[in-house]
Amino acid sequence: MAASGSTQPPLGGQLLLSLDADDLAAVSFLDEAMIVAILKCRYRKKVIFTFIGEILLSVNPFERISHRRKSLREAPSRVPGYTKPDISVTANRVYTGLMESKRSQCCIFSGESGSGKTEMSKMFLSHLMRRCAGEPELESKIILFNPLLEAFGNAKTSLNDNSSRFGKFIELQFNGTGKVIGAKICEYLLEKSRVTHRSAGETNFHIFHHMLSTFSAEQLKKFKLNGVTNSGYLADSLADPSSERTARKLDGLTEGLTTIGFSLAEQDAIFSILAAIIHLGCVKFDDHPETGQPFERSSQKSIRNSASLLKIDRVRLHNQLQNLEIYSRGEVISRPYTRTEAEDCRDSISKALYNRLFGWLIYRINQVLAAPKSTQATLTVGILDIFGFENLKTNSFEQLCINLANEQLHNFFNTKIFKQEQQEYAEEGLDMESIAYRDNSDLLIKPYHKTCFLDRPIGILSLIDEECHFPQGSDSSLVTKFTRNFGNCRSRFRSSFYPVPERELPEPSFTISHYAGEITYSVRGFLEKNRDSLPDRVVVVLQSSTHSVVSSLFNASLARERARSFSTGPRQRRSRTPRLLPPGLGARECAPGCSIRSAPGKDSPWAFNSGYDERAIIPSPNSE
Ligand SMILES: Nc1ncnc2c1ncn2[C@@H]1O[C@H](COP(=O)(O)OP(=O)(O)OP(=O)(O)O)[C@@H](O)[C@H]1O
Repeated sequence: MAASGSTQPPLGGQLLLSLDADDLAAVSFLDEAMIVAILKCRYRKKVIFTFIGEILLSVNPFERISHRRKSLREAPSRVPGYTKPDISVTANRVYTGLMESKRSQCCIFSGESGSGKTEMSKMFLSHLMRRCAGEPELESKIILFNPLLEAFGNAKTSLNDNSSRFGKFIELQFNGTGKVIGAKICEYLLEKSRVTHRSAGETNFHIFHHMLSTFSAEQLKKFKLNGVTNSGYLADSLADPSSERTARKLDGLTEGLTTIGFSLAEQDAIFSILAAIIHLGCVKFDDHPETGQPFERSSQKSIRNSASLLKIDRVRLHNQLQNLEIYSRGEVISRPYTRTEAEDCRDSISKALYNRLFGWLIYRINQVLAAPKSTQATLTVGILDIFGFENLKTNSFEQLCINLANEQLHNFFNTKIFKQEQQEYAEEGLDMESIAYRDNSDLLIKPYHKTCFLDRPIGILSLIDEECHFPQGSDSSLVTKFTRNFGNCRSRFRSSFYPVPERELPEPSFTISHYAGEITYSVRGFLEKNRDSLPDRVVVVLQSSTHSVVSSLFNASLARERARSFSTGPRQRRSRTPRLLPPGLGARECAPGCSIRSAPGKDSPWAFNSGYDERAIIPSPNSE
């Protein structure tokens, strides 16, 4: 939050008064130090909520606090109509706003990773559900889908034991009388690369641990998981003491699936796909593919189990993991993979399976939560909870995507809170001190200016895309290109958000000056992560599965239909800058290169690229 006005501290009496302020907007002197002092003072009294006008600021207490008792009952307000800050108050305001203005509302949860966004969004949802009368059955389903999404979309990171590895937008649908009649979920940028790789001290998605630590002997046998140990994709993950704790918390997940409406056959399909991924992770390759036997001996069993769980032909899966097959002039040309290529192919299959399974789960949840056809939703309340800003020991492609999405949200806040307010004041002729704040528009999309970080053809994401198409493109050539365009003072694309390091860093990397601080990204693997192609022949093999759920995950027209069902609001004009955030949240300024769903055969770790199936490569003025 930017400071404004005088830099002189206020009088002591005023300061004391301000330190207990329920609403920071009412404090006459406010700077960063003052905000921290107020929040600290309140936190010591176990008061975690503070208003800033319409915004509710919450400090993570890392312990259960009865918010209502502390903030409402123990300290009832003597001023009529005045309410102490609380998440229930915000939920109430949203609902009242919805009913009085008859206009749809939206609530955004924003903050660093681990700051408590997901917990708050769950509280907000349950307060809102309590406030509006709806079908009790629908309500319990809406409350139940959260643990399910957390099981599949959350994992332990170095910042948070239960970190959301995807963004979610929940849209509650209301009829004209204010009754909730349905809900819809959109997911953004699932971090599917976590299935196969993650940093030290982090774990795979909770669901894998849940299966291995809570399944009965019978279930383990059914999914061929007997004897699966700490190896492959779960290496280190299972040994983590928090894994079992989290897995146990998911007790009752299977019952949850049933209550939400997944048939037993569908539940079997879900666990079969997950078990197949675990087995794929155990497939190891030799260094000598030319011998015709690139697999380690023990891998044969893992391939057999995987093929059987996915209901595909074992020999065909074996071949796909071993050889690259390309169609050229009506012929199939085949050559053995090198070890690295074979590992990449195995990992692409696993990531594609997990990503599409996650998309399918949300599609099915949406079917269950959809408003009945006979009713008409006239109003909606949107709840946006995306992964928070991340600065890890090593920041990679995933962190770049997460942080750019957060820049987007920050830009929305800036526009809403500062720009529009100041504009309104100016239009009404009101005299006010202009508020200094750091505008990050240059980092995103700035209409009519070609000097934006995320623009096309010269923008951070478009240059990554472009480099992926050059046969000689490498991680280091990517950094060279970034520096030539954004770090060179003679370049018209020079950006203040791209500080050039004074000395060369040990590995190819670049730094971005984000609103939350400077972050250095290691580019190792950037191009591969962005490409993340799934060989066409692999798709054909997976489509041939006799398991209807598996084959449908790779069916192009079904996937398109599902992708359409995720879109919120009316279909938008296809643009070269697909949406990163839901409509209404700065759709115009959204980041290029991102879209909501990945398209068939175009899997990328963050569903990047997916909007660009039909794109032509735009030659950059500076390209080789
Ligand atoms: N209101 C709260 N009361 C008690 N504990 C909380 C509260 N909010 C958060 N926590 C604790 O902090 C942890 C992190 O919170 P949460 O997962 O909501 O953070 P987040 O901002 O959504 O993080 P990420 O961006 O990584 O998903 C929770 O697992 C919980 O232990």
